[in-house]
Amino acid sequence: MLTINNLQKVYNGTTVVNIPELTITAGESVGLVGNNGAGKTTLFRMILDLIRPSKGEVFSKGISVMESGDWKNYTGSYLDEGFLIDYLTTEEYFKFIGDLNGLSGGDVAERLAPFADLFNGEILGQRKYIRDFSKGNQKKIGVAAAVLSNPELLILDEPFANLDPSSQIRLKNLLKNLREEKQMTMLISSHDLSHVIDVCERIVILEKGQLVQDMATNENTLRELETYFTV
Ligand SMILES: Nc1ncnc2c1ncn2[C@@H]1O[C@H](COP(=O)(O)OP(=O)(O)OP(=O)(O)O)[C@@H](O)[C@H]1O
Repeated sequence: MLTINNLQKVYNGTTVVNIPELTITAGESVGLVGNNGAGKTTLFRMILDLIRPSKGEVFSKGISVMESGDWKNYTGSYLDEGFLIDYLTTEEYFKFIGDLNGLSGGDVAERLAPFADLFNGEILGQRKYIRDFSKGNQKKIGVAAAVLSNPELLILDEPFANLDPSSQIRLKNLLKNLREEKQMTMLISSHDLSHVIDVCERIVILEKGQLVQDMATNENTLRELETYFTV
């Protein structure tokens, strides 16, 4: 699904991402972990062609993301509030995304139904602009919008951040269901080791832009990661 080849990003003479090779196969769920400044968001931005690499390329289904926009038809993503449209209400925003994907109002409602618990009665029917929602609720709106098109590939940057504990658990279950029922390929960064291990079958550690570990999750992974991050 995704292949990264000799990917580098340099800012002001400092290499912030340097990944010789990374392959994510269809249906795989990959958690990206790493301390602040490790390069996670920069990597996501290059995968989504929001910034250009200093060197190397990202291929989605074998096609360079810089050279063709085909990947946009099957990729859902939410990195930050910049993905939202501030001056729309939630309903207007979901309708906008639905229209882009040829979905009827009924389709949109159906696809949002699994989000009811996560939304907790605070997202829909609020007669409020997206800009006026809390950070956590904005995140819920962004993640739901990313999933709305039923993408083959879902990319989320720190989806658990800013969410209360109940919402984190609900989101975790929702992502697990998407993985299991739709075999959605996922690339999720998180500082929450336990949640990301629960959702993802593979964990990649990024440190100072370098991919330092790549492991399949098992019952020992949380302990191994905690040991790794204990300095
Ligand atoms: N536009 C930019 N100009 C200069 N340096 C940048 C720019 N964007 C990112 N960086 C630097 O690149 C490095 C990686 O940042 P990035 O945001 O990708 O890390 P991250 O792993 O997502 O961190 P966090 O966990 O804190 O969100 C950091 O040192 C950051 O300061």
